[in-house]
Amino acid sequence: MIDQSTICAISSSPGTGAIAVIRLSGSEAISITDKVFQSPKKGKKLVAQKPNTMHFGQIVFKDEVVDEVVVCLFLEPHSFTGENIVEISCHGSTFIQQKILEILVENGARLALPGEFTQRAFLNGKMDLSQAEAVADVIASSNAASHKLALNQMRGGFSKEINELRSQLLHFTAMVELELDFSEEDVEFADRTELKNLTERIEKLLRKLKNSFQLGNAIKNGIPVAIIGETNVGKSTLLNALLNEDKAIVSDIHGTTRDVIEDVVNIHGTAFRFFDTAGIRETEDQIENLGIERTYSKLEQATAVLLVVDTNNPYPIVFGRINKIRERVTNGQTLIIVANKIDTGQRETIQELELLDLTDDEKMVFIAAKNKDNLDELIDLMIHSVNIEAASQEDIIVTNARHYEILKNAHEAILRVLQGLENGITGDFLAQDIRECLHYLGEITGEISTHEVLGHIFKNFCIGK
Ligand SMILES: Nc1nc2c(c(=O)[nH]1)N(C=O)[C@@H](CNc1ccc(C(=O)N[C@@H](CCC(=O)O)C(=O)O)cc1)CN2
Ligand SMILES: Nc1nc2c(ncn2[C@@H]2O[C@H](COP(=O)(O)OP(=O)(O)OP(=O)(O)O)[C@@H](O)[C@H]2O)c(=O)[nH]1
Ligand SMILES: [K+]
Ligand SMILES: [Mg+2]
Repeated sequence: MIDQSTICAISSSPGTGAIAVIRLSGSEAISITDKVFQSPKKGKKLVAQKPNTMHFGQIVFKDEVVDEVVVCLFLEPHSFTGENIVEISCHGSTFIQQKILEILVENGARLALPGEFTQRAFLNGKMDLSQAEAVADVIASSNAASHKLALNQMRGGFSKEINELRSQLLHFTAMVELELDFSEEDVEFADRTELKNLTERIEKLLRKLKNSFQLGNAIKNGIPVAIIGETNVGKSTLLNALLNEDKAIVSDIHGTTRDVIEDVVNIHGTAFRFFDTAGIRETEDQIENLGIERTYSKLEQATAVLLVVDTNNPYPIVFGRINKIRERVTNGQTLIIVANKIDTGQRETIQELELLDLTDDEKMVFIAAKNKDNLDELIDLMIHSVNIEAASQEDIIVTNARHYEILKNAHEAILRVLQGLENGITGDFLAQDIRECLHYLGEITGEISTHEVLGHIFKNFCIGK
């Protein structure tokens, strides 16, 4: 149920500019504005004006002129929210803006919650949930790639894909359910080969969407790079060198870094999000152990893993560490072995490392983080191992973590359908898994949504949007 009140907020950016825009939305938007607006044309009323027109006049309160303004009228359902909208363009003084808001509230409007205009646009069917979410991404977009993705999604690119999937699944259910109606007679309307082909197509598409998140997240938030290794190998020194800033504490004390430290830096046009982590070692310290757990979870989430090793250590020890981490690095992740401290390192360790066999997903670089020696080589490796340019040519790329979580569930459900078909399970079980998959897709577009989910999504918007 949509709350019927008329809401108002400052929609231009906070602070002072030449002109500010105050927006009202709701059935009383125009009549409330009429109470405080005076046209130089005597007796002119806004409620009597045509939609999509602009009018010059004054905001007057208790016989005092607050400002000269221009108002713009939209009539429901032809507006951003689908409701009556008035936009008041006033002078940019924060005093004037606040004063006009106050006057509007005094005349029956209420202050809008963050994202409430966009939420109403969604509730009134002007856009689906994934489009509404993209509005925030458009506002936040800070580079060409993230802007392109967000705009594409706001305009419904992603929704189209999801709706196609839904209609394929509905076709599928229809075939299976027809069969259920005739279950006594033991007939098979739904040709199993056809069903299997359809399921495979859907599975492939869901998998593609799901997997695109790695790239989408990298574009939106920076490529996640985890810096890991034993204590004192120079991880924090490396982070500081990459950021060109003394962000993390460096010391010769083992276990200096206890928690994950992250920051984004733009290197040659590509945003990297670095995570410096707690050094891995055996310890009785509970806090440090919690930190080490976080190290492993960052390792899992990273696109590239910088495994820092100290070349001052004997080779067998270094080799042992490398193999321990290799076990944890999965398909699609790049492992960059960063052999650090070559300024003081053991010659033999360095020579043995140079002979180490590497797979296609593994790279190695020799540096001295403290002196920033060979940092450029490391940067080159990172840029080449995660080639965003090529991948971002893809049409639909998932950038939203909520969508990603749902797509994972939907994909699991469709895998169960596929497995069911292979094992010849009955139609009613098939139908159940398909319906589950449909349910998940509905969560993305907002056909299925709860108060809680909506509240969570829109509370992160700015006020006035
Ligand atoms: N002044 C102003 N600028 C703005 C917005 C706004 O609300 N006000 N926007 C807010 O986000 C964005 C533009 N988005 C908008 C989306 C729909 C409609 C609108 O009036 N839609 C009607 C009419 C469509 C038509 O004429 O064909 C509709 O959908 O029925 C307006 C702005 C960015 N710039
Ligand atoms: N000689 C030399 N020393 C270095 C180099 N890089 C780091 N160090 C030193 O190694 C010590 C540990 O550095 P940190 O950056 O704190 O090491 P860390 O891996 O973050 O350690 P934890 O946070 O305790 O896990 C410090 O004394 C650094 O100055 C290097 O390239 N050469
Ligand atoms: K340290
Ligand atoms: Mg550290």
